Amino acid sequence: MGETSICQVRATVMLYDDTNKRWVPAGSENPSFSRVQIYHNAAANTYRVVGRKIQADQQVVINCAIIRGMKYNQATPNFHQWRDPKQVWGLNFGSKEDAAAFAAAMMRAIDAV
Ligand SMILES: CC[C@@H]1C=C[C@H]2CCN(C(=O)[C@@H]3CC[C@H]4C=C[C@]5(CCCN5C(=O)[C@H](Cc5ccccc5Cl)NC(C)=O)C(=O)N43)[C@@H]2C(=O)N1CC(=O)O
Repeated sequence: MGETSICQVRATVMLYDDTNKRWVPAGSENPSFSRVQIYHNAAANTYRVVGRKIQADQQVVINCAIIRGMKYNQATPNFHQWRDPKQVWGLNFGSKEDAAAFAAAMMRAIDAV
């Protein structure tokens, strides 16, 4: 029993560059959409966010565990963000609907771990 995807959206994955106080696209210089999914491992009851570039090489640009007590901030209807131990992630969603779907799945996952 592997992992099941509980949601799939389109978003540009961003990282906050604390040194220069600016957002940078994860995985490359120019922002481009990724397919972002939340995977659930039922056996271990763990969840993670995995994002792969939509075009070309399907590069993995985020692979981030969802941890108990994590705060998910819906900064704007299209831009949500959270902190992991090392960095701050931001998702610039392709649509408000995608943003709402991801937020619902993310909050379920945070409640379940
Ligand atoms: C992709 C461009 C991007 C698009 C959208 C807007 C939305 C607001 N915004 C920001 O960066 C806001 C403005 C102030 C700045 C200051 C600090 C930041 C940066 C690092 C994290 N942060 C926190 O405020 C965190 C949030 C949090 C709270 C609770 C739980 C988790 C977290 Cl992560 N607060 C803690 C206490 O961590 C931050 O998000 N900031 C984005 C933004 O301007 N742009 C445009 C651009 O940059 O050109």
